[in-house]
Amino acid sequence: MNGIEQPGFNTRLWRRFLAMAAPYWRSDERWRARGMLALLIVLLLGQTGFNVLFNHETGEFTSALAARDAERFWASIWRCLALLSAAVPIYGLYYFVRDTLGLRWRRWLTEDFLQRYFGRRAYYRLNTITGIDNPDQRIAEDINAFTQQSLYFSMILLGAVLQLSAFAGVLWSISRTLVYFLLGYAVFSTLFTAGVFGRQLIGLNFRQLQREADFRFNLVRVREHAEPIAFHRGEAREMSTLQRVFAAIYANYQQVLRWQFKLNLFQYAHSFLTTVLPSVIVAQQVLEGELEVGRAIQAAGAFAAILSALTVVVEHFESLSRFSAGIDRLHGFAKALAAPDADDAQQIRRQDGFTLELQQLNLYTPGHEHLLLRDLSLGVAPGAGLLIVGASGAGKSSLLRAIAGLWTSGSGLVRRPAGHDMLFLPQHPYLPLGDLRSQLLYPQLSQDTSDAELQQWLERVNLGDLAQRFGGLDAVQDWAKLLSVGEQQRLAFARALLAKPRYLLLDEATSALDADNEARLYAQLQGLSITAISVSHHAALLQYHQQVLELQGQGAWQLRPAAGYRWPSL
Ligand SMILES: Nc1ncnc2c1ncn2[C@@H]1O[C@H](COP(=O)(O)OP(=O)(O)OP(=O)(O)O)[C@@H](O)[C@H]1O
Repeated sequence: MNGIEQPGFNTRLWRRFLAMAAPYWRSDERWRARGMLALLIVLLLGQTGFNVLFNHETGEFTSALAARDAERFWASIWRCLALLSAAVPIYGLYYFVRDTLGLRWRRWLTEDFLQRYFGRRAYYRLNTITGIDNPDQRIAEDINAFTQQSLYFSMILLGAVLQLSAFAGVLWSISRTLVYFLLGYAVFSTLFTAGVFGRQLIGLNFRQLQREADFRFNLVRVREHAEPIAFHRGEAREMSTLQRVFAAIYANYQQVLRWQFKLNLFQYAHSFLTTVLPSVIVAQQVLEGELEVGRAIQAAGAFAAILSALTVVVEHFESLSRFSAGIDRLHGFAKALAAPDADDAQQIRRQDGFTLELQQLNLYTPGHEHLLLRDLSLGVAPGAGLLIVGASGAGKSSLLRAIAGLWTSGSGLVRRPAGHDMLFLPQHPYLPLGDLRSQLLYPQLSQDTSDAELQQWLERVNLGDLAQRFGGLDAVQDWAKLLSVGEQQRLAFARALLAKPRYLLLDEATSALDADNEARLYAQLQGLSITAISVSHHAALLQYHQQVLELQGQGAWQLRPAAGYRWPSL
């Protein structure tokens, strides 16, 4: 359950709902939102008013028929038609306003969540550290369901209250016995439903959402890693994983169905009584001539309206339980996004500076489980490139993560050039969706670089024919699938050259290249006065750096001049 308590219907759920819902109604859009809500309430009042009038007319023309009074009958039918023509636009407009407001709320909340997701690099933290499941589903679907259903249920509840007040008077004037009976019946059925079905269905729906998301996540992984899976002939293994995940969906949904079945039995028995009971209770009065038949019909209509208002929770219980499960998921996500920063005493400090400098750096893995580097101090002056070497798992990439500010567990100081003066090139380049131009300019959204210049940068990394091969700089392709790993590394390198940072951190960024291409790229760095800080297993790169940092495991390290350095036999 990812540390989230078993959900249920209670005040905690109500508080969570308010915490998720309130910010929109206090936001910049509040006046428009409140205005639309007010309009929605007015339309709902209109609907209820029309319901009462229709109910009255139904009683009226039934009584006219019973009395064989043609004039009274037709007068009532004309009134019905007039009512209808006024009511139709109100009903139509009600749904339009409700759903438009829902859409605007979704836009606002999605924007709000995206801000928090990208702010303080939460998307990275959640992915690598806390491991909250499927944030994508929470942003794409849970927010949508939350905004729509919040309005849907609020309006249903409000409608129930209005309906109750509107019809209570009608019924009271016809039969008090019916009113007393109704109240007892509604209280009993609501308590019974919440008590018996509540906990079960909310918990089951919570798990259902989670399992559906896991299933989709596993399918996406297969798509993303199709090639390695195909090389491994891993179909049977993948299929069995997916079957296992789907079996969990199936088993959980079976339980949902069992509980829904029991709930439905209760709901049908409950609503069936609605059709019979009012007639039974007022029958005697009609038979004795105290009450017109039409009034009895009107009483039955009012009875049904009040009962559905009073038992609104019973009627919508299934969808309410799904809604509650969604609130819990969204709340858990919001909480993870807002996770407080770790204690400063256990954090590496960061300062902006002209050169790169590390002072007494102690670096741990994110949860402080392992010490990776102990008391590391060094400086990298412009032009004095640093090569980081060491056995696999010694902490080379982790050191780059600490310099980039992604990992902060530990102590000491990282002083580094700010912003675009320092860039990072990973081993597996990120090639975003888009055209070739945007691969070169990423992460800039737009930049005034001419096509001719972009072409020159491609030539510098030996990709001169790339644009022509794939339809020009504007060609939109799935570049990560189309290009070889070495081509991807060169394309990412061209991007870094174009950005001309003063320092470039390369984490095995040329690992897939032949010696000639690698040498060609590193020579470009020197030509542009870009200082390289590289992690590599290639001894040939020594000549492009002035110093070597050797990580020896268990936090130990040594700093040596590159000239005369003997490559360790790892
Ligand atoms: N998110 C994480 N949480 C906990 N430990 C991690 C995490 N990421 C990496 N580690 C551990 O930190 C250690 C150092 O990893 P790192 O990737 O820095 O090694 P490396 O020297 O770059 O290895 P290689 O040469 O194989 O790329 C490894 O033991 C790894 O298992």
